[in-house]
Amino acid sequence: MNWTNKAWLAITPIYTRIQEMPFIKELKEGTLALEKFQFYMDQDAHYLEHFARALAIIGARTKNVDNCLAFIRFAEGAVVVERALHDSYFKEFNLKERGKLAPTTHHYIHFLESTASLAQVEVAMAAVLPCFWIYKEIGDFIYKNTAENNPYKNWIDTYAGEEFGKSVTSALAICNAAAENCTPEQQEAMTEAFIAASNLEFMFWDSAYKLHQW
Ligand SMILES: Cc1ncc(CN)c(N)n1
Repeated sequence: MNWTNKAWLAITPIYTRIQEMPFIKELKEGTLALEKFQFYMDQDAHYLEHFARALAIIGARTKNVDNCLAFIRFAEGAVVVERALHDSYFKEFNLKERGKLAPTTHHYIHFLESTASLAQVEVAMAAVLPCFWIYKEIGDFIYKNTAENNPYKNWIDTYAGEEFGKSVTSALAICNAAAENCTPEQQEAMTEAFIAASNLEFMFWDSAYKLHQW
């Protein structure tokens, strides 16, 4: 079994909780309160900026030039494509400026940036993988189970789309190849980082649902 299959098995209980959590359930049904979606969008705009920085750091640190290019492209995608989506949502849902960083966003972005800067680069790659993979899985899950007139359809389409799917496939292949060159202990450290980021994905949606501030 390759590393990503083992890592997914390790987070299956977290992923199941994500599928069942109120934010995702109501997003899928189109009944999520606007205030909660606005909170999420605002925090996600902060998140994406720092996620892109973490990806760029990993790109700079990886020895393999193909991986360097892939991570620089992931970083560009995070800034350009996802910000464009958020710019349109900011207008559509009447959000003007970014608000303050909420605690979970603060925790998550610092976890990603410190791991990208200081951990073994393969561990850093594992830490950003849930940001790709869980979003793809949840995007597909919601897409298959939602109504045409869901007001959050654009968001859903982005993460269930083919373009995003290609980056996910590429990130998975890079992580598997990286894991093959690691010792079992190093693979374990990759899995721990993957689990931590998966828990933070859960917390990110949960904190938006609870409008959690300092
Ligand atoms: C918190 C979070 N994690 C992941 C993604 C998808 N890149 C996102 N937009 N926001």
